[in-house]
Amino acid sequence: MKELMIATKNKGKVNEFKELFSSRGINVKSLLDYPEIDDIEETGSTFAENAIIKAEAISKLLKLPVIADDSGLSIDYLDGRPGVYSARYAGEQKNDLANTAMVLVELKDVPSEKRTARFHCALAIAIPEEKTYVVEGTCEGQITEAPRGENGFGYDPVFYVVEEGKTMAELPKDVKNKISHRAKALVKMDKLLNELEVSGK
Ligand SMILES: O=c1nc[nH]c2c1ncn2[C@H]1C[C@H](O)[C@@H](COP(=O)(O)OP(=O)(O)OP(=O)(O)O)O1
Ligand SMILES: [Mg+2]
Repeated sequence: MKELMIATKNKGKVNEFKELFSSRGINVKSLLDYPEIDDIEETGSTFAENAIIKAEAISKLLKLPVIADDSGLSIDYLDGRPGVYSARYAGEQKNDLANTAMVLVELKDVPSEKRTARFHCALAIAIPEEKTYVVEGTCEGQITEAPRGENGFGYDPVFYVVEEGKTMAELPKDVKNKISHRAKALVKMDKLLNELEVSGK
């Protein structure tokens, strides 16, 4: 079986990538398999910049082609926040519950038509001795007034997908994996991997 390294320690992302890549016959490794590697500092101002920083740092370290995911939630009423700070919104300890609670407080009493938001995902692939490529996907939704659902991770319980009539956390994982920002970016990455033929290395 082919194998791909994803430079992330986020269990929610790792689960989704395992699922998304298994249908493509690719086994996913992540930084959960390398506990000795420290978090790479996300110093970029865009999702794409941060994905490139993470992919290149880990690719250089492991001397392998590496994919990194930088993603987050952009809320129109908050001028795009939490954006690239999504993981650290309520503090450096990266607490999903605290982050979602903070967003709900900031949107308190804001009417539903002003609660529009989107998830972003930038996927970068760094290939040793070659250039780095980046693709992006988004998913539109609205912020709910309270969390609902147990699936997924991060901001999924407060992200309402209008077409599905459910929050992302109420959707079965196979549905999320068809419509999500990550799934959309991966379709583009897939095309790129086929063109580059790096997935078998
Ligand atoms: O599908 C998603 N459903 C809900 N929330 C999501 C999703 N995708 C990203 N998110 C949120 C989680 C975290 O608050 C931030 C990602 O931050 P981000 O820096 O990319 O990831 P991270 O620090 O958790 O792991 P790592 O950098 O090791 O990949 O956006
Ligand atoms: Mg991060």
